[in-house]
Amino acid sequence: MITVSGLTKDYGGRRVVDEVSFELEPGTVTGFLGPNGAGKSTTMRMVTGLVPASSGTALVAGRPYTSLPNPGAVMGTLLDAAAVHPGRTGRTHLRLLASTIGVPAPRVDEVLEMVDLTAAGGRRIGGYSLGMRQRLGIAAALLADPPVLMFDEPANGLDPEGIRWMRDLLRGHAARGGTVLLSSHLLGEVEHTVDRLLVIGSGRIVADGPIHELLAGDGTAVRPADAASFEPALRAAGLEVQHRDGGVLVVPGASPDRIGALAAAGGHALVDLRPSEQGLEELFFQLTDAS
Ligand SMILES: Nc1ncnc2c1ncn2[C@@H]1O[C@H](COP(=O)(O)OP(=O)(O)OP(=O)(O)O)[C@@H](O)[C@H]1O
Repeated sequence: MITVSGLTKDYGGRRVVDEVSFELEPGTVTGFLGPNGAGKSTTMRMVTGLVPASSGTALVAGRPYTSLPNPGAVMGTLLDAAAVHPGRTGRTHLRLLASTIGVPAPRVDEVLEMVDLTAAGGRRIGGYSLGMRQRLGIAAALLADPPVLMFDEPANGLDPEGIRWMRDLLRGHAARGGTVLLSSHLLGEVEHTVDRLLVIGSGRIVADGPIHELLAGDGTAVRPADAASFEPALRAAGLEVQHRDGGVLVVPGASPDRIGALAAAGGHALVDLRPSEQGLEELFFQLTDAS
């Protein structure tokens, strides 16, 4: 649904997005991660045509976003929730947008309901909290029920209940065959929401793949009933052992099958045995420090 090829942006001789390429498929939520200033917003703005690319292309449903007959019906965006007229009510703002993109007026009340702003719909946007503005921006993106959603930091200003609501919204959209790209600096939130990760560091893509593959380690995490007797058995087999919280031992470079066989051979009871995973935070720093 979104095909980005060699997208590059130079500002005054400084390259802030460097040959970025990726493809987003229907039915997936992709998380776009990177440190401050890595180029996430600029990339998303180039996809919408808000910022012209220095080189490269971005296609949405096969065409540049701005040349689609009705762009808002193909991709809903949340790029800058502050960019709305503060003197208008939320409902008027959405009605104006709806008429621009050819959406029937009753849909406005539907999306207000979806984002839990029905009661606040008649109030001026100037009096909205940051979280309410985010919800209004999301309502605007959902107006035409577009197959693609592209949200820059959608969790900004949302409380924990709002963050969970957002996760359900995005997962639900993907489950119905939609395509979602979201940027976020909340790693915990991303870890629980996305299927796939796109990590950018200093303008370049440094990782792109299914989240479970990127987080998978090359070893085993095992919780023996009696670590004091199992650890020497592992070491005797020539394996390295690292300690984690909760009595978990991580054995780099050994498969769960091998660890299970060792436990069985020595008569050691195991409480848990699984491939080891690194945390998203660890992966993030590893990738972005290197860039
Ligand atoms: N209009 C502009 N003129 C000059 N430089 C810009 C402009 N917009 C962005 N930049 C620079 O481009 C780089 C990438 O910025 P961008 O906002 O895309 O990063 P980001 O990954 O979205 O960061 P954040 O997480 O802080 O929002 C930054 O160094 C920024 O200062």
